[in-house]
Amino acid sequence: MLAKAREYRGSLVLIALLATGESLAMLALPWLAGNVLGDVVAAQAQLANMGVGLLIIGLIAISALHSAAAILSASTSGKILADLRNRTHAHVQSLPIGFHDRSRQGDLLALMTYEVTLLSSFLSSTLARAPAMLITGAGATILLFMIDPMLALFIPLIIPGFFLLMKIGGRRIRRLGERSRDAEATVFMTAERQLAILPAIKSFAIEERQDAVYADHVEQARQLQFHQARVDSILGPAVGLLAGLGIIALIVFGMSDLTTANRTPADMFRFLLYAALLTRPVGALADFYGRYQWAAGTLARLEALLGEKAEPGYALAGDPGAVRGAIRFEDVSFAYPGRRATLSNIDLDIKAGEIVALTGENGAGKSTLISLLQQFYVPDAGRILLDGQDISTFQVQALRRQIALVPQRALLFDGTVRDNIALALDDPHDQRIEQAVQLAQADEFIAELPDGYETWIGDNGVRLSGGQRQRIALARALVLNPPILIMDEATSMYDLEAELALVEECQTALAGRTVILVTHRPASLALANRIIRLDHGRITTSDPG
Ligand SMILES: Nc1ncnc2c1ncn2[C@@H]1O[C@H](COP(=O)(O)OP(=O)(O)OP(=O)(O)O)[C@@H](O)[C@H]1O
Repeated sequence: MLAKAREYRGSLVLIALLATGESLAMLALPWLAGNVLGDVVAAQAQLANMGVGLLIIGLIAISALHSAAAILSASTSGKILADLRNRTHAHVQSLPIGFHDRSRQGDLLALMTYEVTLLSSFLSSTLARAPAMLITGAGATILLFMIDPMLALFIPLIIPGFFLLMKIGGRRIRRLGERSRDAEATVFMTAERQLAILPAIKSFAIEERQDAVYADHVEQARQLQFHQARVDSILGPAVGLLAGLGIIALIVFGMSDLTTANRTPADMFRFLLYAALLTRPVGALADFYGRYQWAAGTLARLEALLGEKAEPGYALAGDPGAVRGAIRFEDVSFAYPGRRATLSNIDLDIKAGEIVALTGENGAGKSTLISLLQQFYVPDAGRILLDGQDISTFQVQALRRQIALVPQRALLFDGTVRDNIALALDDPHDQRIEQAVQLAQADEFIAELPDGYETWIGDNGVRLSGGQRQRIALARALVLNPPILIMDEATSMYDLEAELALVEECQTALAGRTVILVTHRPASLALANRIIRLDHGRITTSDPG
């Protein structure tokens, strides 16, 4: 954990120093108070006044150091949080699609947002203040010894009791914490999933059943949280009780010893104050242990996530440069993990500037073939070449920038029409947007929207029709004018006339570009120079169009 915090060690050390200063000032107070009492008893008014002055200075120092440490720890925890959020976000984006296929979105979101918040506050406040607590505890113990050395016999008797309690309680807290966190992630995910398919839930009139499913998860989370709170509520006070009993025993034992040893009232007073001061670190220990268990769990999950390998292609230097767009699959086979082969021994040659239609039954492997070309997945055997060069040697983003994909499901977000189309552009007012919109035949409907290009389209573009969504996705892909254009059933919602018009316009606009149309539509098939048919992951025919 300390290794993770290394970048912030300057601030963390400063927090620890400020807190240590506060602890030292706190340790000085009982001693000073004892002096004042001794002076008062001895009727030394002048010395007593000086002692009171020192006490006031001590109190002011404690407040000032405490405020400084608190401000610095808030600012450090903010920085650690921002850093952890950015780092996990960037890493999650760099992980292969295969990782996202198998992970739970709710878990990732909980880790990236809520859990890192608790972790950063643990590092900057709890962990950074731990040395000060240790100093308070050790200092108070040493000073108690100095007042009465006989106590050396007493203290070792109570410490093992604490550790036993911590060990038993801590393990339970950690296990419960993990289960409770999982349950929270499930509640979050269920709500998200149900909202995403709400129209389906309503149309099948199954709201009650969905409510029951949600309520089940909520109940599980509630029970676990209560369980956790119960353990916390018992463990904290139990430690406090043990500490209190120990200190009462200490006082009884110590006082009788002090009386027999005939110590001064000032010593007795100091003794009481140090015994009281000792409760602080002991109480903090229980809190620290619980938080530590929790933070260690989060850190393990964070470590596992950051340990996932980013796509290897990010680290490569190969740049395809100005691509002509010749694509070649050489004996390519691929299976998704735990599935039978999706593509087997694919040999395919697409010339630069050629328009090919890829067709075949549902599940034949068409989208998978496209995903391999984009390096979303890596073939199990064989290789894929772009202009004669193996694509696995290219920097993966440089490769993907050569290919514009209009996916089967338009991935739109809640923003304006313009922002959605300009996804790949730096400037949302780029002139290329209008050209692409015309080509995708989206200009007419955009003009009719209440705010034209500035109309908000809702999550996934819910405020648009299916065909309108496809047109926006197509415009988004055409904006960059890439050498390779892939349309995966991208015109399935166009009416026949619109598709014919698109095809005609595209023939002019797409001239010189390699185009792969994944389609069943006759009009699109007619557009192609060649039709490639996939059947159960194998190419069966490759006919001229
Ligand atoms: N991420 C994935 N993980 C596991 N299996 C997958 C995944 N994506 C697709 N498949 C499986 O791979 C096979 C091919 O799917 P693919 O999407 O390539 O078919 P397709 O030809 O594009 O079908 P459609 O015409 O229905 O779009 C299917 O059997 C599918 O169940």
